[in-house]
Formats: sequence, C-alpha cells, structure tokens
Amino acid sequence: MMRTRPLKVALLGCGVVGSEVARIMTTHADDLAARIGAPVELAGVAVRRPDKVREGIARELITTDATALVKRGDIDVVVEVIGGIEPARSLITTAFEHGASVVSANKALLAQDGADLHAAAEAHGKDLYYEAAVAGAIPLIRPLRESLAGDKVNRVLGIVNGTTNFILDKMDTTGAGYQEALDEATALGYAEADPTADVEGFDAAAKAAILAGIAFHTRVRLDDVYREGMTEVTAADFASAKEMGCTIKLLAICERAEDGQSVTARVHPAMIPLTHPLASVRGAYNAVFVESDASGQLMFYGPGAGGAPTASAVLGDLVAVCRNRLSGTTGPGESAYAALPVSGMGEVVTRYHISLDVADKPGVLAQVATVFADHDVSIDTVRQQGKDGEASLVVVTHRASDAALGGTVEALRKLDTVRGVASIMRVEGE
Ligand SMILES: NC(=O)c1ccc[n+]([C@@H]2O[C@H](COP(=O)([O-])OP(=O)(O)OC[C@H]3O[C@@H](n4cnc5c(N)ncnc54)[C@H](O)[C@@H]3O)[C@@H](O)[C@H]2O)c1
Ligand SMILES: N[C@@H](CCO)C(=O)O
Ligand code: NA
Repeated sequence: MMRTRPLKVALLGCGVVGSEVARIMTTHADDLAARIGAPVELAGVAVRRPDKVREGIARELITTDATALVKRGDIDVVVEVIGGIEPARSLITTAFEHGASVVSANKALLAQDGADLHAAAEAHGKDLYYEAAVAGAIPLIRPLRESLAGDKVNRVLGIVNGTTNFILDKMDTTGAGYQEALDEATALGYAEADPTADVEGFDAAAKAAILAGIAFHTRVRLDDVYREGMTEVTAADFASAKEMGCTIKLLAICERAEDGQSVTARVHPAMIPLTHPLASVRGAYNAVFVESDASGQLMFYGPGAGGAPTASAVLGDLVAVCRNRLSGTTGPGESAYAALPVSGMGEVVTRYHISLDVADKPGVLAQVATVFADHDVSIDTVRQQGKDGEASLVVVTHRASDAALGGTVEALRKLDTVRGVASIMRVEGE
C-alpha cells in the first residue's frame, strides 16, 4: 500500500551527477513512488553557485548552506554528490547524527574513511550505500556484497576508470594525443574535478580499495593499493603491444594470495592480449571480472562514468535505502571480519614486457640474459632490432615476483652495455 507522506531527500552537489539525479527523481517520480511504496520528494539542494540556472529544480529548494540542510531533522536520505574529502565527510556524519541515511558516489572518501563512515552509520542505525562510487552504472558493490555473500571471491580484475580508458582507447585507435583525448573526456563529464585523480590512477586505486575490501571481507584503504598512472604510456608502448598481439589498459587488480593468507590490490597500465574481453572495452566503458570458488568467472560490463549512468546507480541506492527506511530495517553494513593482511607490490606475481636500449655488439644479449637468470626471472621471448651500433631489446618474461623483477631491472641499469630502460610494463590476462 502506498504511503502518502513523502520521504524527503536532500541533494548535496548539483554538478554532472547531481543534476542528473534531480532530473530522474522528477521525471520518474511516479515509478519511484510505486517501487518504494511512498513518494520521494526533493526537499533541498545544496550548491556552491546558487545563481546558476538549474532546469527543473524549484528556486526555493536551492541553498548554499549544506550543513543546515542535513541538520534539518526531517530529511530521510542525504545524497552526497559533492566529491572530495571535506566537507563531504562532515556532512555525511552530520546527516547520520540527524537521522538520515546516506547515498554517496564518493570513492575518494570511502577509500579513505569507509570504516569510520560505516561505523557512524551503524551507530545511528542508518544506511550508507555507494553503488555509484565504483564503475558508475555497473552493479558491482551490491553483487559483491549480497549476491556473492555465500561464495569465496579470489580475484577482481578490471577497467574501473572511464576517463583513462577513453584516453588510452583514443591513443590506440586514432593516434590522438594525450591532452586532446583528456580534454574530450572532461567535456563529456567523465573526468574528476581534478583529472590528476584519473590519469595518475588515484580514482582507480580508490575503487580497487573499495572492491578489495568488500570482496575479501577485509579493510583495504587507498594507501594499501599500489598505484601507477597512465601518463607515461607512449605511442611506442602501443606499437610494442601491437607486435605482441596486445593492447594497453589501466587495470585494477585485487587478488587473494595462493595460500589464501593475504591479499593485494594494485592499479597500473598493463598489456593484455587482443583476444581478452577487456581489450575490446572501448571509450568510457568499464568492465570487471570477478573470480570466485563456486561461481567461476563473472564479467560485469557497462558505462563507468558520466552523469546519467552514475545517476542510475545513485537512484538504485536511493530506492533501496527508502525501502529499508519504510520497513524499519537497514541493509548490510561493513564486513571486515576476515581481516587479512594486505601485502605490498613485491609479493605480486605476473609477467613483464621490458624494453631496453642496448649497445649492438657481441655478448650483450648473453649479459642481459644472465642478469635475468641471476634474479630467477625466466625469459619467455626476446626480440632485437639493431641500427647503427645501437639496438632495442624487448624481453618478455614468464611469471615472476615484482620484487625479483625490480632487482633485475636495477642490475640491468648498472650494465655499461645497457644505455637505458625504455619501458617496463606488466602483461596480464593470459
Ligand atoms: N562524473 C562521473 O562520471 C562520476 C562517476 C562516478 C562517481 N562520481 C563521483 O560523484 C561525485 C560528483 O561528481 P561530479 O562529476 O558530479 O562532480 P562535479 O564537479 O560536476 O559536481 C560536484 C558539485 O558539487 C558542488 N559543490 C562543491 N562543494 C560544495 C558544497 N560545499 N556544497 C554544495 N555543493 C558543493 C560543485 O559546485 C559541483 O557543482 C564525486 O564524488 C565523483 O567522484 C562521478
Ligand atoms: N572520473 C571517473 C568517474 C567515474 O567514477 C572515471 O573516469 O571513471
Ligand atoms: Na557501480
């Protein structure tokens, strides 16, 4: 039966995502009410620039005082789409203190302070939902938290940043320059307010921390995630990748160690074979593989960024939280009981593609091969191209630990015949 008294929603932030949330709340109001069992009403919208024209939002709902809005006491759900750490964190905790549940899209905040925010939600008997924080529209948090709650997840691997996938895809397929592709991603609403978060891998690392935490029932924070951005990927790297039948993607990889006693989480550019499903993920799309004991391999694919797709995930959470509210319950909170240690990058085992500039003279190849052997890194293939006494040597290894590879590269740099290490890239997905 439909309740006539509406549930009141406070929207914090009305940018790319917030404006789409407001639009869908208005255009789909009747369906949302029917699905929830009560109407949902936009009770206030906190913005930074009140004079901006905001189509479809009544002037009297706009305020620049977000704190007063969350303190009103009659708000059922606060939707936080401001982003960043402060004031978002204080606003969310104040919302719980004043009786509201919270829906957020803020991966940076959740990766840093997720544990405290979950504790605050629990202390006040409220919900904290954040499906939009990871991979935009793609349902991922809820499947991991609920659908896979009876299984054992061993690995989560995927493309979780739309901006960088858009840039890498453009560089690969059209030969576009980095800046040109970034400007286009920003204009399309994919990039963060400061795109450094995207291109340096912080955004993907925050998402990896959130995914690893939920998948392994262990607290994983942004600082636990190894991170390399994609700003140093060059046209030459794409050419090398092509020769190997690969392309380059910025990947987030969360793994349980083989002995099950620890986990790792990392973000870095990697070569993947063109035959791998991730190779055909184009534009701002995201795709994530989840491997579990009983389920085997699952793949989640869809739009990972942009106003409307992200608002879809926010609205899904809003419906869930409103339903909980009406039935007097809350959804699942943080699950960190496994408390597994998070190992550093040195423990990670994978394959590597190393490109060296060397002197083109007898014995160089043997010298280089010896360094690999001394560090217990087994070579899979070697390709050499020489010109005027200089040569480029491309070595692809079998699986080795990152620590062993690091030692190998350090020793290679010390060889007189090695003029430079042009690039080192991990090879995944084989
Ligand atoms: N854009 C996407 O594709 C996307 C996807 C998933 C998640 N997110 C996340 O959603 C959140 C919002 O992202 P966005 O792309 O809409 O950013 P945005 O910069 O377009 O919007 C944020 C809005 O918040 C406003 N704001 C800043 N401080 C404020 C304050 N104190 N009070 C009220 N308003 C304030 C800004 O003026 C801006 O309009 C971020 O956490 C982001 O990481 C974005
Ligand atoms: N800036 C992010 C938004 C989605 O989280 C991206 O490009 O993926
Ligand atoms: Na999502």
